[in-house]
Amino acid sequence: MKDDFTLKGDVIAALESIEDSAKGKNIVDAHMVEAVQVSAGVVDLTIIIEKDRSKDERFALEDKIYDAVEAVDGVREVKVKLMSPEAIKREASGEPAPKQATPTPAAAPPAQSASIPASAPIEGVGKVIAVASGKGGVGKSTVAVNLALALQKNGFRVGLLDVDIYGPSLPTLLGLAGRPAVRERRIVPLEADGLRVMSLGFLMEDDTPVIWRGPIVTGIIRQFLRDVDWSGLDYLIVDMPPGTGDAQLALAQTVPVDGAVIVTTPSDLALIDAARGLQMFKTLNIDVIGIVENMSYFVCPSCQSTHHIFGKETVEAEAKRLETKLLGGIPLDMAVRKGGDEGRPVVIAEPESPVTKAFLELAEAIADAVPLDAPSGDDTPKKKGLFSFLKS
Ligand SMILES: Nc1ncnc2c1ncn2[C@@H]1O[C@H](COP(=O)(O)OP(=O)(O)OP(=O)(O)O)[C@@H](O)[C@H]1O
Repeated sequence: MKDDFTLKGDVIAALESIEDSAKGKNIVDAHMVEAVQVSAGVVDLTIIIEKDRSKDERFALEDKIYDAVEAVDGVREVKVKLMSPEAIKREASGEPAPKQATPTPAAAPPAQSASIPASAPIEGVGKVIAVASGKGGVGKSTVAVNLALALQKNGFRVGLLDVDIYGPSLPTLLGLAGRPAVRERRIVPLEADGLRVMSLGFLMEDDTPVIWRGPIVTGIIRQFLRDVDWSGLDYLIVDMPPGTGDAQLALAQTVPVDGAVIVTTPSDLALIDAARGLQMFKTLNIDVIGIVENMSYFVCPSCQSTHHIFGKETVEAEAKRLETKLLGGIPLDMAVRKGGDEGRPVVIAEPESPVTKAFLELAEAIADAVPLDAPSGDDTPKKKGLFSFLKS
C-alpha cells in the first residue's frame, strides 16, 4: 500500500490533468486547489471556484475531479468541497458563514426551505405524489406499484417514476424490460398494464449497484421529470429511494410535489426511520399526506385468525404523534411477494383478493387527500371524495 505522502503526490498529478476551460490552464496551475488531505486512502479536497460560475460548470468540474482522483491507484474514497474565494477567506478569518447556506436535507433546519428554488410543474400532469420510506425493504416499491394500479383501476390516468437510485425495482415488479424510445427529443415511457413507467433500471447495463454522486442523482431526476413525456396524466407516482438524501432534495427542487406518502412496517426500527423521513419532507415544504402501514397483519390461511407480526397499533400511535394520518394498512400476504417476483402485481394478478381491496382503499384515501384540480374553465374546485364519485 502506498504511504499518504506518495498518494498525495499522485493525487496532485491527477489534478494537474484537469483543465479549467475558463482559465485555460489545469486546475493546479490555475491555483484552484486549496487543500489536498490524504489519510489511509481517503482524499479530502478543497477546490476554489468563483461564485459566478454556473451550476453546470461546477457539476462538470466536480465530476472531472472525482473521475480523475478515483482512478488513482490506492484511493479508496474521495470527498470534494467546492468553495468560493470569499468563503475560503471567511473560513480563514473565523467569520461565520452568511445565513442562506446550501440545504442539506437530512439535517437542514426548517428555515432552509426558503433557499429551495421555485420549481415549475410538469406539463400535462395533474398531481405528483412521492412514495417514500425511511428504511429500505419495508415494501415501498411494492406499495408504489400497486397503489398506481389501484388508482388506475378507478379511472385515473397514472404514471410511475422510479428514482430509487440504489436499487430500481419497478422493472422487476412489473415484469418490464427494454429501452425507452426517444420521440421528438422526449423520452417515451414504457407501458405496463396501462401504466406509463420510467425507471433508472431501464438504462442500467446490469444489476451492479451504483453509487451515484449527488450532482449525478440531481441530473438524472431532473431529466426523468422534465425530459420524459408524461403528458396526459392525472397522477404521477414517484418511487423514491429509501432514506433522506439527494433524490428527495432534487425532486423538491425540480417540481412541485403535491404530497408524500411514507411507507413503513409496524416495527419500532422502521418507525424511527419513518419519522425521520417525514421530518425531511416537512423541511422540504412537501405536504405529508400520511403513513401506509405495510405488512400490517397476517391472516392465517388455515385458521383465518389475524396475527400482528410486527406489532399492533404502533403505526397509528406514531402517526398521531407526528400529527399525520394513517392512510391504510396492507396485510403481509404471500400473493404480494409472489406478484412482485413474477412481475404481475397482486392488484392485477388477484383483483378480488383482500389485499387488492386494501390497495383500492388506500388509493381512495390518497385520491381524496390529493384531489385533481377542476379542469380549466370550470371554476368550481373538485371536492374531496372524487374517488367515491368515480366509483359510483
Ligand atoms: N405486504 C406484503 N406482503 C408480502 N410481501 C411483501 C409485502 N410488501 C412487500 N413485500 C415483499 O418484500 C420485499 C421488499 O419489498 P420492496 O422491494 O417493495 O421494498 P422496498 O422498501 O421498496 O425496498 P428497497 O429498500 O429496495 O427500496 C419484496 O420481496 C416484496 O415482494
